[in-house]
Amino acid sequence: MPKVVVLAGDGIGPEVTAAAVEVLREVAPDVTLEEHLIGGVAVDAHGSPFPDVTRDAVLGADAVLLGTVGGPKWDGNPRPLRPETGLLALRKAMGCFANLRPVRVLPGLEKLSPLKEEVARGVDILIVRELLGGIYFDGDRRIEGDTAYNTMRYTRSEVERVSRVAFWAAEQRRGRVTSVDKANVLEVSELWRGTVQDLRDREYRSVKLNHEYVDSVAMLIVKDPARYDVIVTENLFGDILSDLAAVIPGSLGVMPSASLGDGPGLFEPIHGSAPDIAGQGVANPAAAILSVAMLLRHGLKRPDTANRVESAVAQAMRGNATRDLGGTATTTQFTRAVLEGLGQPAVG
Ligand SMILES: NC(=O)C1=CN([C@@H]2O[C@H](COP(=O)(O)OP(=O)(O)OC[C@H]3O[C@@H](n4cnc5c(N)ncnc54)[C@H](O)[C@@H]3O)[C@@H](O)[C@H]2O)C=CC1
Ligand SMILES: CC(C)CC(=O)C(=O)O
Ligand SMILES: [Mg+2]
Repeated sequence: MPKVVVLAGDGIGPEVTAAAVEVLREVAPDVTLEEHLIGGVAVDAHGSPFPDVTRDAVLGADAVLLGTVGGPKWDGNPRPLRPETGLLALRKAMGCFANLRPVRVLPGLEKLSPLKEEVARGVDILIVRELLGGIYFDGDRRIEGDTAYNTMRYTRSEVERVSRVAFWAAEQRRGRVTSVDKANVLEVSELWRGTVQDLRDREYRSVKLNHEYVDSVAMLIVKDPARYDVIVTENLFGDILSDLAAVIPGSLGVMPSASLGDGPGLFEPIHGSAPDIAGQGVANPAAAILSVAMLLRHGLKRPDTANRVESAVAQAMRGNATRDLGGTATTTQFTRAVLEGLGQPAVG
């Protein structure tokens, strides 16, 4: 029986994860679920945002479902005791270097986008964000008096391994990869660009590759999102661009992700713990439920079940928009609609 470790975390994490777990139990009743602490709640209980007991559990799991971490209660903590530090440590411990963040506008849901319907219609982008390198990890990082340092650093092999995932994904999709960097200014981007191009020329000649600067992509991805198929980029740029891309479907609350590496995968919504709405029962659980779909597809290799969940979410979104999407459905009402949809034939 596959084992999934569930880490609900902080803020709206427990609310959206409870919804996601209900759906997972419904579609995969054979899966064993094991809950553990991460983030602020783990600091409070164990004095660490990523306790050893959680580390041992995730390393022995077939997949990990994560909620969100962080919140004002822990914002003043020293860096090792911050919830976000626990999340970075989790990703590192699991070796999940490729973070897949799909951005999709399903038929009939264009009206949920703040963009013009014709701009949002049919958008289907996969952002592949490098997750274990760059300025978030390693290197020189410190505050020294009035000066602070962080270091952006990448090796050729780190760039190659995430680029492989992007090229592989493009081969299953529309065959195009846009590599996003700042090669006009940064040495790291110069190495990034050269490495992605070399790999494409050596091993992925059927894939069409282009390179764009991150500042320009920040504009084009909202002006003309249909121009993108797969985007591959480094950690910080991918973090920012994917939140920006959430505007296209209409909310962070519909953006799932899968983080893949050599071991078990980690599946989590891209949004944070949303302290402004935590505890109100209004968080949109779609991103967490769609992360379950990604867990079923990539983690447990059950693509048909993943499709079922995605169809049920799409159907629920058509009539039960939550507050972030201009509707009035609560977390529970939306989740009920998804569960009801699971009993019905799959649609679009
Ligand atoms: N993966 C994670 O666990 C992440 C954690 N964080 C942490 O979360 C905390 C809050 O960060 P913010 O910058 O405010 O970003 P956030 O993503 O938590 O919230 C940004 C805005 O989006 C809304 N939002 C987010 N998810 C939603 C959902 N499912 N349904 C409805 N509305 C939703 C929030 O209400 C807020 O207005 C911080 O402590 C931050 O460090 C931030 C990003 C990722
Ligand atoms: C460490 C996290 C808070 C970074 C983040 O915003 C994300 O992974 O989306
Ligand atoms: Mg982020």
